[in-house]
Amino acid sequence: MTQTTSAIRLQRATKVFPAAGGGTFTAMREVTLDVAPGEFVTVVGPTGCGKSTTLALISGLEPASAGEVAVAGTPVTGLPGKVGYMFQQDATLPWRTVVDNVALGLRYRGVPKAQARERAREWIDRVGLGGFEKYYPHQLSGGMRKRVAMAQTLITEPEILLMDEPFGALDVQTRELMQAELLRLWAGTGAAVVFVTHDLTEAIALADRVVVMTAAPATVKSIVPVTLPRPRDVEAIRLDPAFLDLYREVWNSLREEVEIARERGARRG
Ligand SMILES: Nc1ncnc2c1ncn2[C@@H]1O[C@H](COP(=O)(O)OP(=O)(O)OP(=O)(O)O)[C@@H](O)[C@H]1O
Repeated sequence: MTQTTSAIRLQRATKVFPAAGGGTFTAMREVTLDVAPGEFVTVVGPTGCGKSTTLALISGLEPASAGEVAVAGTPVTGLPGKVGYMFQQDATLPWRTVVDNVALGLRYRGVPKAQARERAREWIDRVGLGGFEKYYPHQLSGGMRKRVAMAQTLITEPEILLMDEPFGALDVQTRELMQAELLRLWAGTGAAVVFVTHDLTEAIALADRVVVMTAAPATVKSIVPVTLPRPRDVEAIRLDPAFLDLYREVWNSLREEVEIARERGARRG
């Protein structure tokens, strides 16, 4: 039987950090997860459980202490070239215009300036920022800066997108708008996405599967498939009874872990 190669494969991946007061701290324990090419996976879990660490292992920013991590069938040993990132904080350079910020990823890959700018202009149009090419990041709203960040990330045509609460700092309306924009832009790319969020509504609205992590050390507690049809209207979908059932299912799985994490916090605090 032939098997399609996973875009991302974690096999019993474990991460142990040196602890601040001496000894060690296990942030991830035997996490096993396969993400198919073109699949959108969201990850939820209690605060501090190891979600960002999972992304750090996939991106090659941190090596696994045990287990295996592979991207497109190749073990991750450093920063793989096929990966795009988006974080809560923008990666825009304040002294560069929108067009030059969007062109950055291509420039880093050696694309000549004129060509990189031309492609950047196309992406600026695609994310709805046509006319703002010469603006600087501080002249834009938070939502517009997110559009710049999306163009900046997608222009390199990553096969894998790692997103760590990218819309976490936005107000609710802008966040919903950006979710819709992300789905629209991603739909044409075939990229596999791992998207970390604390917002269960966001997790379900975006995903093909929601991965629920345990309280630290992170391990996969449950995986909830989201069979809602695409394309999705992220605003309307949350009123769908099937959405509410999924919300209940994810929350029932997560609740126990949140309580464990809260109790630990209270004991420390
Ligand atoms: N470089 C590091 N050295 C030591 N400990 C670390 C390091 N990076 C992360 N940790 C620890 O690993 C644990 C998991 O951190 P991580 O950032 O992955 O959690 P998270 O689930 O993404 O948190 P949040 O939901 O709050 O964003 C934390 O207790 C953190 O202190």
